[in-house]
Amino acid sequence: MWARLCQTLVQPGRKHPGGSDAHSSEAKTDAGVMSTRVKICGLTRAEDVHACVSQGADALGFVFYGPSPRAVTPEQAERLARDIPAFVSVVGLFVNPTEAEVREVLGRLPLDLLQFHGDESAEFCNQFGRRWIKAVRVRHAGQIEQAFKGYSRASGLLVDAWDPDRYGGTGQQFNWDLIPPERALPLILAGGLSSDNVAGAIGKVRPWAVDVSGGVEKNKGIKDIEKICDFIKEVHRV
Ligand SMILES: O=C(O)c1ccccc1N[C@@H]1O[C@H](COP(=O)(O)O)[C@@H](O)[C@H]1O
Repeated sequence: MWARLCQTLVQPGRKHPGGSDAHSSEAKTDAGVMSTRVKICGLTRAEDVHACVSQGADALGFVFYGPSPRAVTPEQAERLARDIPAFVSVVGLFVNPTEAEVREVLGRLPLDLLQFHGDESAEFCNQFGRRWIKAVRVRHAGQIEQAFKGYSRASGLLVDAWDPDRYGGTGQQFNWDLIPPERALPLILAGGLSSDNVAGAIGKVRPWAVDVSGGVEKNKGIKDIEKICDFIKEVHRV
């Protein structure tokens, strides 16, 4: 489906540098170039939500995972999400949740997308009647290709750094050479991004979207509005 959609967007015979024609963020239409989407994750304060929205973020993430320094309760997220206008996606991030935990959040706020960042099966992710993305913590070659097959019903595959002790939000980069140029799903690049390296990351990987958390913080769990603005501006500049 994704491949078919993108094939219709790519001008016939046109080769895009640095990645496959059909599945990179540089797929072109007669109307111009499709820009890389931006998700800012781990929001906990209304002022940060406003900054993201006013700078043109495409998606905002709330972390429903207790051990994270960015964790919010469903009640907090519901209050923060009230200020998010139409056409900005509200994403809920979970790590190995129970079905009841996901349903509790969904009962409280209208998430547009579920992000599963643990070891959830495709069957688990698929049961909520919502669109979802799956995170892969990349450790070795072949893992991403395998995930494209195993999670083929996802709306995107997020690739993040592997860490032995943490599921994500580590601020670490991984070896982008492990990302295949051919992609069966929209690829969301995460892991250690910041305004300093996101342009290079987009140039090399050509992702559909980028996702950042730690790179736009002043200290663990507390976002920095200036860094948020710089990050989004940099993505749009590229
Ligand atoms: O943000 C967290 O605390 C978190 C916790 C558990 C799993 C994922 C988490 N965040 C996601 O991790 C990636 C990379 O984050 P960073 O930019 O390297 O800090 C990103 O997708 C966050 O959404």
